[in-house]
Amino acid sequence: MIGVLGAGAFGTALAVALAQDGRKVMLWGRNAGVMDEMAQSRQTARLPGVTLPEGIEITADLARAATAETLLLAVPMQTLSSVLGSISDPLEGQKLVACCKGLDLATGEGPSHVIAHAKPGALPAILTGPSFAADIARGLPTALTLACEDAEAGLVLQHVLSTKTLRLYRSTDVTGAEIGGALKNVMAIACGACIGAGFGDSARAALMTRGFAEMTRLAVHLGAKAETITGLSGLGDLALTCTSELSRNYRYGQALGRAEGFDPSVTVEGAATARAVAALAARDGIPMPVSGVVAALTEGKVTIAEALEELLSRPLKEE
Ligand SMILES: NC(=O)C1=CN([C@@H]2O[C@H](COP(=O)(O)OP(=O)(O)OC[C@H]3O[C@@H](n4cnc5c(N)ncnc54)[C@H](OP(=O)(O)O)[C@@H]3O)[C@@H](O)[C@H]2O)C=CC1
Ligand SMILES: O=C(CO)COP(=O)(O)O
Repeated sequence: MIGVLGAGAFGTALAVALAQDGRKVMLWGRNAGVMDEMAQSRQTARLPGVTLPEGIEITADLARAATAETLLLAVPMQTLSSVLGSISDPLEGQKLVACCKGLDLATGEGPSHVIAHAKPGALPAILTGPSFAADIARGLPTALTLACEDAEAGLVLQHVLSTKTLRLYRSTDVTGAEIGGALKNVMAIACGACIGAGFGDSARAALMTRGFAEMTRLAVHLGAKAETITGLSGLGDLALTCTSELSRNYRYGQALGRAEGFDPSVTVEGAATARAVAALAARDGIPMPVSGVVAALTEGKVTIAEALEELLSRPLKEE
């Protein structure tokens, strides 16, 4: 049995893909009424047109869902710590696969460290890479990174979670995979803002490239391998999210660039993560100019014109 905690777009899409491939899945969401309705209708507004296979058991009972040997954690990053805290079981020896992208604003840590603090006896892993929930749920071909420091457990998870259309590559560089997935959302906000403000495709390409340099710099500083950032979890997801209006982070950036409002109920991981990255960068003295500008922009501290001026007026340097 695979437990999926978080019945939003991504958790539900993963549950659908796994159930369609014959796995038994238990999908947990926090709202009992919504989960009852989902169980009855086998539909969710977050994935229009997708029917939930019978192989998915839908529940609002967290303690029950948390008994699964493998647990996919598909709640927003800033809620991961509290969701894990509300499970009284220590989850000893269970595989906890974070499917969220970002850094915890309170601690600056990625999901694997949040898991390690909350459930020290569990085995943390991360599933990340270029994949819109709607694509996964529709069975379109998708490739992701499954990163786990324990190589043997990573191999098991790779097989448990791969399906005919969801192809997982494995890695032991958890930090690299986490930083790629977290920062690509920050860069997607920057790129959306750039296009929304009318700065053009050339400027977007520059932001993606310099953003990639920032992702690599921070990852290496935190002990990750630079090559990991060139993989699916880094470059792959950066390419997807910085160029597609299906991305919420990109659309949020577009709204900032156009000085328009944005629905606050939409999950936009890059905003809090930009602030966490800016704090980390200041603490450790790492130059992260694009992330810094995104943090300031999302907090309303600078206008889009000031953000551009800040990036363009930096001293000229070697690439
Ligand atoms: N959507 C996508 O294409 C992809 C998303 N991801 C990642 O997956 C993670 C989840 O995103 P996604 O599913 O898209 O987001 P959604 O906004 O679709 O869903 C978020 C889910 O989390 C639940 N939730 C929110 N706060 C809490 C809380 N405090 N405790 C328990 N549950 C909570 C929501 O419940 P409720 O409905 O009751 O508010 C909802 O079910 C993010 O980190 C995202 O980056 C990764 C790859 C692709
Ligand atoms: O992570 C994603 C695709 O890989 C989804 O991106 P958004 O959260 O910006 O929609």
